[in-house]
Amino acid sequence: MADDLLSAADPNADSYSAASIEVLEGLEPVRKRPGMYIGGTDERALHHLVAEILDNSMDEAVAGHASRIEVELLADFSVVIRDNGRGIPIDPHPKFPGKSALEVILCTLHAGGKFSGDAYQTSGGLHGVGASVVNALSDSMVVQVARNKELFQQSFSRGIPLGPVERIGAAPNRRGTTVTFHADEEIFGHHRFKPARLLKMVKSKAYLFSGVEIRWKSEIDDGETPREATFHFPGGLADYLAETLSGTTTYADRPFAGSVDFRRFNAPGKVDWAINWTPSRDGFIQSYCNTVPTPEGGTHEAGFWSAILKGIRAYGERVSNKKAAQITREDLLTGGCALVSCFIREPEFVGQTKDRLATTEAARLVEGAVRDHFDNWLASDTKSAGAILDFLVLRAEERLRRRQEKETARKTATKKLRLPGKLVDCSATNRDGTELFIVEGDSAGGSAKMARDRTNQALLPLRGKILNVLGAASSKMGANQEINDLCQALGVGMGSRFNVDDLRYDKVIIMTDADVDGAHIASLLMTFFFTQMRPLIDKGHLYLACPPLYRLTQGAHRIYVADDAEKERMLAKGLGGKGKIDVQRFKGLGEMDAKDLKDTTMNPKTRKLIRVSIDDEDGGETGDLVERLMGKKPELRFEYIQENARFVEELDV
Ligand SMILES: Nc1ncnc2c1ncn2[C@@H]1O[C@H](COP(=O)(O)OP(=O)(O)OP(=O)(O)O)[C@@H](O)[C@H]1O
Ligand SMILES: [Mg+2]
Ligand SMILES: [Mg+2]
Repeated sequence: MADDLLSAADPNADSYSAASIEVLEGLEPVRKRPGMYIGGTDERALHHLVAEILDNSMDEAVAGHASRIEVELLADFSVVIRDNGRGIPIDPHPKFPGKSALEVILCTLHAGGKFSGDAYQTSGGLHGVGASVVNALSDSMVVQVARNKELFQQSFSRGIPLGPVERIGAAPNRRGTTVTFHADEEIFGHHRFKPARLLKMVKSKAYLFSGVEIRWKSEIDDGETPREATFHFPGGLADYLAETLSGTTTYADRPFAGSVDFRRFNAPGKVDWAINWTPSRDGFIQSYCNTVPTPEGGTHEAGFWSAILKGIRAYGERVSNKKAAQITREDLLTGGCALVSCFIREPEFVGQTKDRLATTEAARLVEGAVRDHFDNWLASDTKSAGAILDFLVLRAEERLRRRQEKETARKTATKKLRLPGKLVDCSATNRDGTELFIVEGDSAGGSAKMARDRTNQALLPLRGKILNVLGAASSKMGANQEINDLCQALGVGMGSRFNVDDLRYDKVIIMTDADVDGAHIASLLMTFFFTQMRPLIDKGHLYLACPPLYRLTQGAHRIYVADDAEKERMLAKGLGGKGKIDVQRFKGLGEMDAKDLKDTTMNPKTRKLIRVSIDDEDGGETGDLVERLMGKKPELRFEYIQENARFVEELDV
């Protein structure tokens, strides 16, 4: 039996012995598995190198030892980070004879001064890994330390010292640490530091700790990022939020913002926060712990939302708004824009890139600190409080209604959706190849109904009433019949509840008259889709139909033209027939007979369609764009859309 087992075993088993078990020494593991330490080798990971070194300087500043940090991007993509803190210790390390503390810190994993909380109270650093990891992944790293009026330096390559730490001169007026490193291309390949991304990081650090001034310099010019800037924000997170939301309508004039020391809970640290609500975009929360961004949230976020939720419900009760009890955390996030930054002792993060805070204590501390202040704020600014409460109640009702609709839909045995009465649906059961034409007015719907291909083309006539609504806040939209019809016909929800997979049609085609009013309605609809159903545009489902403005007839010859210029050209050139050219201007789609409409605008073989797309080069700027599109003057909107040829891309389909 045992023999069988042995003979069945892999003949190569012998070579898998103790000799195959490697122990990676020093910083080798970092170079072998960078992902474990910095989350990968892509652009994000590359930029994380700067975060590690900058965090060390920030820790020094938050501990009260440094007031200024300089970050410089050099022409060869080296990064220099300098602070005026205490300077990394350079004296011989008691446990490693012959090595300075500096060398131990930079060449050993888990060497650091932040384990005990003696040298730092609330630091972002805690693993003793950051600086050594950056060193391991840099083909060149030079660290200068100014301490006791002397300047010291040590150089490294790929984590290996090129010599001992040396005194290189006097530094009578200086103190602090300067780290210059160049990321190793063997690890990061073609990825390069992006000035804009670094600037954003640097700036957010200055907002997070108002006790520091950060100077930025870049020898790389990307055409948009300033080459030099100095950041110091005494207003902290309130200013940060105001900048993020600049130009956006908000429910409170001043955000609910504050800063509370945890001393009153007998704990070290504090929390800073700022929050406001807006009808014009989806909400977000950016959280930080000890100035380290925590994009996946964690206990501090949970504590924060808990305080806000309990506060708003209690306020609702006080003003006898019974519906306030229905508000949930999910509702808070719709339109709620929040920044939360806590400083705590010995934080526990998930992973070395510290994406999520796990310290249980943080939830209790943050909730306790924010709650009282929120109650006071709501009581003192009743105008903002009322507006926010009304908004949140609407969101809660909307959510409940949707859930109920889903449940009733599930209950009906025939899985048929509730569709608006005026929808002229197509017969195809599969979404592929189907089209929904949104047409202006009922009369246009008449010819379109005859012109369509009933197997795959559906129609939804919308009345002019929609105009008034599209300028309104999204909370009002939910209550509007036309918008509800549109959502039901498409089979989707608005805003954060939009799911592109639910879409009932492949193409959504806006078909309005070829005049100014038509263009106006089209631009309003585009704005609506942009703000409420953005993925519908991103995934290429939204189109504009291009109905003609004129029909020219000369005997048996007949053509359609889109605009005046083309009409003049054709009149001069002639149609090839005899006699007078008859010109008919279509005042509206409703005037076209079904055949004309079919040939020019609806038949996939002969029509022209424009696909609506958004040029998202400037990612973060979309907020501005929404404001511009949502602004009060419709002419501006249409001009904007027309001028930005990039916004609509022509396509014959
Ligand atoms: N700019 C600096 N000024 C003073 N001391 C520093 C500076 N940078 C690093 N140090 C010292 O070096 C130690 C190691 O830094 P390193 O970034 O490797 O780990 P850490 O910050 O302790 O933890 P983490 O791995 O979470 O970043 C720090 O704990 C600190 O004592
Ligand atoms: Mg660190
Ligand atoms: Mg280290």
